[in-house]
Amino acid sequence: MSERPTKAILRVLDGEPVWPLPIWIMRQAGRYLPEYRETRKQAGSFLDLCYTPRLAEEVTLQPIRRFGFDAAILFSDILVIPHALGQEVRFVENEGPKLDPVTSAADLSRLSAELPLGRLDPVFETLDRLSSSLPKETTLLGFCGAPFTVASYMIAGKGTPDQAPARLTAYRDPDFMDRLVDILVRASTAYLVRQIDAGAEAVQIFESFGAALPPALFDRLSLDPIRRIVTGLKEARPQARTIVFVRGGGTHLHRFAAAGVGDALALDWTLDPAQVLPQLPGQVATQGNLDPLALIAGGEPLRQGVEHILSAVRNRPHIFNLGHGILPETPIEHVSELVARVRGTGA
Ligand SMILES: Cc1c2[nH]c(c1CCC(=O)O)Cc1[nH]c(c(CCC(=O)O)c1C)Cc1[nH]c(c(CCC(=O)O)c1C)Cc1[nH]c(c(C)c1CCC(=O)O)C2
Repeated sequence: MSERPTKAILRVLDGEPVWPLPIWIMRQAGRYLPEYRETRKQAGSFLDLCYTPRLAEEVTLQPIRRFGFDAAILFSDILVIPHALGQEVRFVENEGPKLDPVTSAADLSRLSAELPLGRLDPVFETLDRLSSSLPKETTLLGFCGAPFTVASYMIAGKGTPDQAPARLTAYRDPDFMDRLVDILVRASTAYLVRQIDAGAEAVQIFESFGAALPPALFDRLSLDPIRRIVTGLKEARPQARTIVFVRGGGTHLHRFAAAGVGDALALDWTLDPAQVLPQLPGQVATQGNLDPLALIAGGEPLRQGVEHILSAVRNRPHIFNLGHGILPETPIEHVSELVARVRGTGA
């Protein structure tokens, strides 16, 4: 029968306030760490790094060794899903991801209708290895991108300001858009189920770009697809916990909470937790939301930013994190200081 979890992050996801707050950082494995840059050189391409379990395990563990974060997040990328579906995906140094755009029904028919899970075996092996190599108090997180975020890369073939190509496609060819989102809902659900089976204890869904959608499209292309993934995952694996991050999605947060989509909702740095939290319905947990630039700046902005969050979330189930991913130029000493401040252990 289900017992109360002992890991701090899982307790928060079950709705329990935990103090000091547990902490992890989005994109915590990455280029701000010299040891990451070193391992990255051994791997060839970025996707090779994602698909080499020994190296992906190593870079996942690096920030845990250095900072003792309460969660480790699988090292991979949201774009392994289009890659596994058969789309060409490359990561170009300093330019970000490049994909062969999928814009027509004919392009779509060349992709697998179902996710060939076997192509992602290296990812599941990484999780399996991490389940035994992580410290016993560390929660193992899996993740995927939300359908609209992933679709915006699949359609444009790259990152785009305000996701204009995907939004235009949603107006001009709603059937195509619905089909693509549907493929991604089913693929993401199967992928997350398999991540849980391989050892992930909770998963985060990254909706980095859904907030670019106008209100008339948001429910159909962001809220509803994410709801379908969360529901499908919970049906298949009731023990799975979910964190939903909608960057820029402040105006939609209360609807995610009211619909029970996500055990925790992650706030970006533009939201004031002192205002937002008391208005959220239900006992949804929250996560966030220090400005990644305050972490780069350090000093007073870092101190004040942390203090404000700590005072706003007292007695609430909250996981400390940034309001978006950590940036490569972040000084490592600032990350150590952040952890010490959140844990109340000096600095
Ligand atoms: C939009 C998005 C992507 N990937 C991801 C998102 C959603 C989160 C967000 O909004 O930031 C998610 C992601 N990407 C990566 C992780 C690994 C786990 C972790 O958080 O540490 C996670 C969770 C590794 C990565 N994914 C990428 C890197 C850098 C690649 C390198 O080492 O050269 C890492 C560590 C590459 C990537 N991958 C992506 C972009 C735009 C880029 C290039 C930009 C950049 O270089 O930061 C797509």
